[in-house]
Amino acid sequence: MTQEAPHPPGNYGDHQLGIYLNGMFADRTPDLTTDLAALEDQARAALAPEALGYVVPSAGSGATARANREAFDRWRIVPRVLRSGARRDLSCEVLGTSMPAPLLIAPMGVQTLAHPDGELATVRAAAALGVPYVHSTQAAHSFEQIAEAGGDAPRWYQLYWPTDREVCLSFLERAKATGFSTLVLTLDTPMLGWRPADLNRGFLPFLRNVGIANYLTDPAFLAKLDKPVAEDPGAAALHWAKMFPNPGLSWADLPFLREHWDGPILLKGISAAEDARLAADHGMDGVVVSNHGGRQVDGAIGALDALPAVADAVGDRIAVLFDSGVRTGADTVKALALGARAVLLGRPVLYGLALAGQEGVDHVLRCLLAELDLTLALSGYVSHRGLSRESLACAQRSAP
Ligand SMILES: Cc1cc2nc3c(=O)[nH]c(=O)nc-3n(C[C@H](O)[C@H](O)[C@H](O)COP(=O)(O)O)c2cc1C
Ligand SMILES: O=C(O)C(=O)c1ccccc1
Repeated sequence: MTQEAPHPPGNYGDHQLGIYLNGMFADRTPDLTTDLAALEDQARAALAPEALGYVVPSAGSGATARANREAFDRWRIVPRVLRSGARRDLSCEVLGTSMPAPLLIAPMGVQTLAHPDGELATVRAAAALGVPYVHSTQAAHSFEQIAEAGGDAPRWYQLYWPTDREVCLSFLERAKATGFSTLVLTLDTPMLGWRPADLNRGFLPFLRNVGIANYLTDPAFLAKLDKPVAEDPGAAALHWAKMFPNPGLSWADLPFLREHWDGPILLKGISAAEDARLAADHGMDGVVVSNHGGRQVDGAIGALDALPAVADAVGDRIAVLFDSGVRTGADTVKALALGARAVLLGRPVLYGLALAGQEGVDHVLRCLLAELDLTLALSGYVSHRGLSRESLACAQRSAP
C-alpha cells in the first residue's frame, strides 16, 4: 500500500487533554479504563466463559506469558531533558507499508468470540487511524469481507500454511486479489499448544465452524468436501482439522511461498537468533519476534528477552518486528529501543473489542498511541527513531 498514513494535526498525546476537557466541560469520563495494562480485568467480566478461556490464558502453567511481562519489567527508560520536543513524528514505513506509528494489530483469529462484529469492528477501527491490520487465516470473517470493511487502509495477511497445497495457493491468490500487501507466515503454531483452559472445557471454536471463514468461502477447500457445508457442517470442521496441523514444514518449503507471493514475507514466531539468520539467508524480508503471547510453548524465553540477540543477528539485513506482552506505551518504547522496527498489539485489542466493539478497539489504539507519544516526549525523543539501547537501563535488583 502506498497511501499516506493519516497523521493528526497535533500530537497523538493530545488525546490526553481531550479526555480531561471532556471530564471538565461535558462531565464525561471514558467508558473503558485508560490503563491498558488493567483492561484485561475489565474485559474478563464482558467475555463469556468459553471465550474468556480461549482468549486470556496461555499454554500450560502460564510461565511464558509471565516471562513476557517480567522481561519488560527488567528494563527502565532513562529520560532525557531539554531536547526541543514540541512536535513529534511517530510515522514510519515498514517494508513498504506507511503507518502513523510503529504499531500494527497482531493477527488474531476468531474475534467473534470477543464481539459479534469480530474482525470487522477491528479492521474498521484500525483503518480509521491508518494502523495496519493483520488478517488471520483463522478469522471469523473472510478476506473479501475484511477488504470491504477496511477500504484502502493498509492490511497484511497472516498465513497458517495448510497441508493441502491447493488451499494454500488459493489463500495466497485471494489475499493478493483483495489487497493484502504483505505476508506473515506464522511458524510457532504448526499445531496447537497444550491449553488447559480450553481442554478442561473441551472447547475449540474451529470445530464448531467458528474461525474457519476463510476455508468455508474457499473454492479449493469446498471442492474437497463430499457434501455442502450446510448439510454436513461437522465434516467441514473435521476437514479443517486435518489440514491445519503442519509440523512437517521446513526451511526447504519457503521458496514455494516466494514463488507464489509478490510482496514482502515475514516469519512470525521467532525466538532464536539462529532462526532469524536462517530467515535472512532464505530471502525473507523480516521476522516477528514472538512467542504467540505465551500460548504455545510453556516455559519459553520471554519474547523481549529474545529480541536483542535477534536484532543483533539480522537487524541490519531484514525488518525485525515484535509482539508478546506489549500492553503500554512504555512497553512499546522498550521494544523499539531493543531493536524492533514496530510492535504488534495482541490481546488488548480483543479486550477493547469485547467491551465496546469498534469503539473499544478505537479506544485502545488511541490510548496506546497517546501513551507512546507522551512516553517518547517525556523521555526526550521527537521520534521513535532516536531510540537505542542507550535509552534504557537494566532495572537494579533490590537487595535481598
Ligand atoms: C485469541 C488469540 C488468537 C490468536 N490467533 C492468532 C492467529 O490466528 N495467528 C497468529 O499468528 N497469531 C495469533 N495469535 C497470537 C498474536 O498474533 C500475538 O502473537 C499475541 O497475541 C501476542 O501476545 P499478547 O496478546 O500477550 O500481546 C492469537 C492470539 C490470541 C490472544
Ligand atoms: O489461538 C491461537 O493462538 C491460534 O493462533 C490458533 C490458530 C489455529 C488453531 C488454533 C489456535
